[in-house]
Amino acid sequence: MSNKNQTLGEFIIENQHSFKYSSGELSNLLNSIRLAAKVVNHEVNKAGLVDIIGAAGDTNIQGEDQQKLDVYANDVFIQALINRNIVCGIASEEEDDFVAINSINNDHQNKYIVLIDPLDGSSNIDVNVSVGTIFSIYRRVTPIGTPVTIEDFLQEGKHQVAAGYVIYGTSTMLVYSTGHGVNGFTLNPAIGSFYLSHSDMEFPVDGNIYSVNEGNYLEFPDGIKKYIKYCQQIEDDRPYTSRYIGSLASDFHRNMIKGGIYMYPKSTKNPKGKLRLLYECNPMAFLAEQANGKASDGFTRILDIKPTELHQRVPFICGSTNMVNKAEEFMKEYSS
Ligand SMILES: O=P(O)(O)OC[C@H]1O[C@](O)(COP(=O)(O)O)[C@@H](O)[C@@H]1O
Ligand SMILES: [Mg+2]
Ligand SMILES: [Mg+2]
Repeated sequence: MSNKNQTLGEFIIENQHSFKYSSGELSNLLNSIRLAAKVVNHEVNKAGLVDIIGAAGDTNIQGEDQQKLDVYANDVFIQALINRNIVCGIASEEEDDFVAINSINNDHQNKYIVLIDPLDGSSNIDVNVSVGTIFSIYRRVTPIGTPVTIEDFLQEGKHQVAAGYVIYGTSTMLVYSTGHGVNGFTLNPAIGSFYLSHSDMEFPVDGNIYSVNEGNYLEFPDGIKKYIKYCQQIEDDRPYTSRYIGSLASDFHRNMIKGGIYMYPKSTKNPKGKLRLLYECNPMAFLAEQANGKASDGFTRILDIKPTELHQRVPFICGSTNMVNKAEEFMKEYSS
């Protein structure tokens, strides 16, 4: 029976036994993310004040202009993880290469790696629309006692030991899974603690919301175009409602609560899609499956895709199982 007064810290400790490698290290790691989320939340809430908004002046490896909050969130999460002396490596949307982190005794004893999208939905920062942070956690595959390598980061999503996101929206929430269902915690700003507010979150198997940037419609594969037309038809429980925030974590969260499908297909502008497999699609796909939803690139289960590059992009379809199945049907019939 979930306890609404339970804090995230208490929940992490209480549930650490359900984790097969339980030693307290993952709990420690999750607590560093909890702390960093609160620090970033404080800055995000001030987004609008001159010194927080706007571009930082550099571009990241994806060629995107880094926003000041992208850089700030990146620094806060990386420092919080380093301080806990648990991770041996971090990869981030805002770092060209992975960051190798040695343990305090310089003996490479740390076991975990974290991949992170420090600020998701950057285009919404300056316009007061909800943004997020997305994280993915693995155990390293290279031998303990040796430096971390790229191999530790290019693991299939199905090997994640935990994943989650933070939403900085009407309220600030942290939603995560360690492979035993999905739970959501809401920050009580007066007390400064996250409380269990959404236990055992699940995608309704069906829904009536579709989320896609229809501005790219003409560039989409035929299968996606056909599926969007299907969503708009006046028939049965359709037309569905179109909702698109432009922040992956926020669109995912709404669809998980209400039932819906999010799509970022490939297009002529983005021939491999836009979203990054390692720190956007894999963590959201892990959560989706833990919440009885589904995630694919239209053909292949996202969690089965073998990564080849740190910042690789993939087409992404995710949400209520019956809706993703339908979209895949159209992709198989009309696209290759
Ligand atoms: O503006 P577009 O092309 O629709 O893209 C929006 C998508 O891009 C993203 O903003 C990419 O994430 P970042 O902001 O972390 O780069 C997603 O959150 C969002 O779903
Ligand atoms: Mg993102
Ligand atoms: Mg980002």
